[in-house]
Amino acid sequence: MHVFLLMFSAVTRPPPLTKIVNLLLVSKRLRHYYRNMESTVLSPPASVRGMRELQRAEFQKHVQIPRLRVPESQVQRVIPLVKKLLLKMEHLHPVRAVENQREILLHPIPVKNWESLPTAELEQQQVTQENFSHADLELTYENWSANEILKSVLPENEEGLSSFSRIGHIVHLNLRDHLLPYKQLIGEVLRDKLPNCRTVVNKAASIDNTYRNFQLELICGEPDYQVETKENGVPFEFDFSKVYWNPRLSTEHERIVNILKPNDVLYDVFAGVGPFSVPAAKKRCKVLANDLNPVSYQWLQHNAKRNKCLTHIKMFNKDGREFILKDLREDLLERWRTSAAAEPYNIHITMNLPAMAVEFLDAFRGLYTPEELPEEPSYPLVHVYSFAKGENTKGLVQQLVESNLDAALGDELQGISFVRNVAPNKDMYRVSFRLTRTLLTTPKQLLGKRPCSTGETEEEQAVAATKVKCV
Ligand SMILES: C[S@@+](CC[C@H](N)C(=O)[O-])C[C@H]1O[C@@H](n2cnc3c(N)ncnc32)[C@H](O)[C@@H]1O
Repeated sequence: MHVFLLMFSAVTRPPPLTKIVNLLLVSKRLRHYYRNMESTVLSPPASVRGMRELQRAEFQKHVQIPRLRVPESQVQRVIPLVKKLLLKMEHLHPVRAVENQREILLHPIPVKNWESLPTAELEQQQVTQENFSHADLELTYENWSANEILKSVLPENEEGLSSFSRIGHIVHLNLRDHLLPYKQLIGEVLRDKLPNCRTVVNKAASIDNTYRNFQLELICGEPDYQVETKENGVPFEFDFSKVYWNPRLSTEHERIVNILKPNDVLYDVFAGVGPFSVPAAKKRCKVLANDLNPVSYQWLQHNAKRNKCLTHIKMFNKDGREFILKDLREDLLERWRTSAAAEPYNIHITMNLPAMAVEFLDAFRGLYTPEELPEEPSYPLVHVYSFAKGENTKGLVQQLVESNLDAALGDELQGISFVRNVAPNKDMYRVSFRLTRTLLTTPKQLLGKRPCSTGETEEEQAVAATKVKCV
């Protein structure tokens, strides 16, 4: 370092303060790219704030932009020197041909003047202050991203459009009340700006219908809800207006599919269009998938066919309880009877209907007579999903499962995993537990009775039961 300083002072004069400040600015910018919206210079005109009806022409604006003009032959050597200082905006090429030369547009925040540039290196390439100028540039609606446009239009001091889901060509919004007056504009901006977006819908009401499909309000584009999408690399097709599909569950689907091995068995009680079942069947697990919604069932069949895994999946269109009591029961019994010669495998049961799946758990109680059950069968691992609202949501879901099973979970409890936060104070969990001989052969005696192992009296149980609510 000392040697370097000595050499530096011996051959050059120290740079002026402005140059040092500029160099510091440049080095800061080298570490963090400049964001266009950090300054009003490159943001849309202030007059668009509060716009309700999208008027694209209102976004037109003129700015003074620093630029370098260099001969065509030098461009390739100059660009690397100013690469991090280029003006980057949508649909704008920062290097353009002008009068047999090349004009390089620079970012006006870090580049205030010639001194802001790496002048020594530029001069080595015969680029001098003569080549530098400021000139007018017209910016239009095309030059900003959806995020930049919406940030400049929507109310400044309230929460903006925080997130939305993409399902194939559909954008699915869940707009807060204060954004509803802007819904048309938001829809148009997203359709203009997001690649392959043809339809924008808003969640119209909470999903409290039986089939859990979102109630949609078309706010922009074509009323076409038939989508093609991929989840974890697996293609799916369905009518988004008639079935349940939530891209926010893709990680959870992947987690479950990852623990399955070829030859394992999966009973998917509330299968939807197949995000657990189809990848599992593709993996050559033996799958029984069920859904009550006839449209889901139809798309489930379509997706199994499309993914060429029909040989590994049987599909049913009935109530989950009926499926457990008949199809799951018989299939499992048959597997236990014939499994002696087979390679070891695991059995999983997925129950993803978080608003009420726990209420189906009592179907496992006394599913078999003690005589029916083989000596040492491989017991299924149940993955039941549940919402819980309140303070200790993790504790609540365990209570929910135990009270619906009418049994305390001890060693058979494999884990309680947080899946996602659904609303303030409302979480979704997966409770994984293994079915046991006692559970499978002892019918539930008193519906709603909580496990005695908690040490609660009947009275305490009654109080606790009022607090444990499936929301
Ligand atoms: C939350 S979705 C889950 C779908 C899929 N398993 C997933 O993870 O995306 C719940 C599914 O359960 C189905 N369903 C609702 N009530 C049912 C019942 N009583 N029996 C069987 N399926 C039911 C709905 O049609 C819906 O497809």
